[in-house]
Amino acid sequence: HYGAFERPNGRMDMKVAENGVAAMASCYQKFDPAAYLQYNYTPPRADFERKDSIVPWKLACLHRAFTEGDVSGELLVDIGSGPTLYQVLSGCEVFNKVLLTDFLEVNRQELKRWLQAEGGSLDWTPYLQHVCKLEGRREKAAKLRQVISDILPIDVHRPQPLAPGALPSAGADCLVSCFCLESVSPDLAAFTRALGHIQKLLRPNGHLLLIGALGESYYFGGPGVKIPVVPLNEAQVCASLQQSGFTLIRLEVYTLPEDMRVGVDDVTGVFFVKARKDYGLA
Ligand SMILES: C[S@@+](CC[C@H](N)C(=O)[O-])C[C@H]1O[C@@H](n2cnc3c(N)ncnc32)[C@H](O)[C@@H]1O
Ligand SMILES: O=[N+]([O-])c1ccc2c(c1)CN[C@@H](CO)C2
Repeated sequence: HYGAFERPNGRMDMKVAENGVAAMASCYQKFDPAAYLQYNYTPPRADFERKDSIVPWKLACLHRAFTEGDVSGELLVDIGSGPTLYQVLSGCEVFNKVLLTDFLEVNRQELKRWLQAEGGSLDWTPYLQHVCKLEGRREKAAKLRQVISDILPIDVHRPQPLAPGALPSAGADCLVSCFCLESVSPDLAAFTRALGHIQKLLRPNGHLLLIGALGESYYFGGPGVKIPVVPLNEAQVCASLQQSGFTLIRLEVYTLPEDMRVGVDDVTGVFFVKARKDYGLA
């Protein structure tokens, strides 16, 4: 009747917890950035002509969150960027320094290739154009390349996910993280711990913009690369945020229409959270 690795005295058996995290890490050795982009960032899931496509919904949530006036500062950090850039397209106009991060070298390389204008596995032009239209701008690529100052290794299961000195002592002014924590954690407890680890990267009163999967138990990170996911519901997301020292500002949910279920995962919905690191009470 104890949790998976709880002991009578409540002390968590770190060994079992670490095994779960190690198992996830080995799954990711086979992650294929090009396939992942193909599965999730091309039509129908990324169809800018469709009102009910997932990617335009995510971009609209991020655009509103970054531009409604309460988010500001110097440094924006994207947690678990993967091979994608969409998550900082609005933020790059609000912050003058953006750090991208990922666990895998193959993803960091994919991002570097785009930054150095050496092409990449996906053409981000339609994304840049879509967000420019939302913002009434004509140009974004140059700005994006100018503000992205580094692409760093990260492990959200470590109490200190980034290398020492990666962030200023005050922390980041804003964090964004999309489809990372639930996709890299062996269970809900690990998901909540990881949320606590990234909370510490944020300055007091800094904002977190979190996008994630609801009701998802697996996804394909490449042909035959089936990666387990912690199936979350809205209540669990809210509880984990609260347990990790965040104050919820807004939660929005997108439910996938049938034709967005294309066989690359069993996700049923997507959540968008805007939250704030608890006001420093002491
Ligand atoms: C589902 S992908 C999300 C990518 C991207 N943020 C997006 O919105 O599509 C999950 C990402 O988490 C990264 N990852 C895996 N293990 C991790 C860990 N322990 N800490 C941080 N990121 C990790 C993977 O390399 C992968 O890029
Ligand atoms: O539709 N989308 O925009 C989209 C983008 C990325 C991901 C999903 C859906 C669902 N699976 C997660 C991995 O757990 C990754």
